[in-house]
Amino acid sequence: LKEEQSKNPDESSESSAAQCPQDLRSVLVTSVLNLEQLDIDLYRGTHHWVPRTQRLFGGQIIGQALVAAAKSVGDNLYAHSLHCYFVRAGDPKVPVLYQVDRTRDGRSFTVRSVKAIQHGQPILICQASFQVLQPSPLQHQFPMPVVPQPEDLLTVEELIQRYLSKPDLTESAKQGLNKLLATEVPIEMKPVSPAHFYRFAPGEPRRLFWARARGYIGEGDMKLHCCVAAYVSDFALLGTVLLPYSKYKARFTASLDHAMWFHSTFRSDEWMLYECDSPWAGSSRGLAQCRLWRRDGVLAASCSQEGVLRVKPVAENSKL
Ligand SMILES: CCC(=O)SCCNC(=O)CCNC(=O)[C@H](O)C(C)(C)COP(=O)(O)OP(=O)(O)OC[C@H]1O[C@@H](n2cnc3c(N)ncnc32)[C@H](O)[C@@H]1OP(=O)(O)O
Repeated sequence: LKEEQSKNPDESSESSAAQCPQDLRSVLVTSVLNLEQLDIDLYRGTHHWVPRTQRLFGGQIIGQALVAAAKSVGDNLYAHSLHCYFVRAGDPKVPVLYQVDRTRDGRSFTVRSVKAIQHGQPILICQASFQVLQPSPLQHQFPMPVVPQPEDLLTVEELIQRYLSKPDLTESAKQGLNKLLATEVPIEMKPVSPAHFYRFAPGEPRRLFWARARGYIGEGDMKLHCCVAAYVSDFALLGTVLLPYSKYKARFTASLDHAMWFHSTFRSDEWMLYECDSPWAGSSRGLAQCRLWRRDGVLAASCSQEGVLRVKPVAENSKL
């Protein structure tokens, strides 16, 4: 894997990305992760998609924080891990400032601390670490789960369309689903087992889905792919904790912290398998973990997240 990582960004794919028409470029690259520099180590990020909770999407804040951190390290350094706490809800009405502290530049490892700030207060604190490429004879990984290929599965949007055609759906359920369809999330997702994914029946706290950034990114910039993967990794992770509890629905959920480790090169605009599970829940909290697999079976990244989850019983006649 390390040898593979040593393939540096390929100039020709960089230039083909630059020539790609704007409407085909991923909005994650052109907008969400395209921070404005205000001063040395100070950046401003804006929002693209805001969840129904009207608090900023955690993945966006992590992705932007990693972009800010990556801007202060050399091209020979690769992101290998990040550790974040979400300390306040993000306000979708104002931009987020990212202040980078150059904590240490070592010979092999370089650490950055990033504070995401709104209204003068931190909403996220993040440490990110980068490493120069160092080949090693120690190499192992778990095998990738065997699942259907993305071409054989339906997208979330196609599944919602199917569900909308069910005759016994309540008007409010229809409205909710149509709202979901109208939301422009910059990620494409294909659940491996849709019934499980949507909690139609209680099941083990484990779910798998294929995901990729919408639009073209290109293979050039590995740091950018890590930032996109950080964005995507927060999208369906915490919901895994709720899978065994179909009699309850979420009243308040929010991620508390998020840690991520990058193992290999990958393209976040190509299908990756997200394998999420939750080993524990208790005390109004739940732990969720996920592994991101490249299609060819290489383990690309792992992440862990703890969240607060407060639930209420589902109404007897609910169709969702
Ligand atoms: C996809 C997942 C995501 O992206 S989530 C987005 C990223 N994460 C975040 O935005 C989290 C940011 N952090 C925070 O908002 C805060 O640090 C949190 C986690 C809320 C902790 O702050 P803290 O002041 O301790 O809040 P809190 O837990 O006391 O209250 C939160 C809401 O829950 C309620 N609550 C509280 N205790 C109880 C209880 N025993 N039973 C029932 N409800 C309870 C509080 O009233 C509060 O609700 P509300 O916000 O007032 O509606």
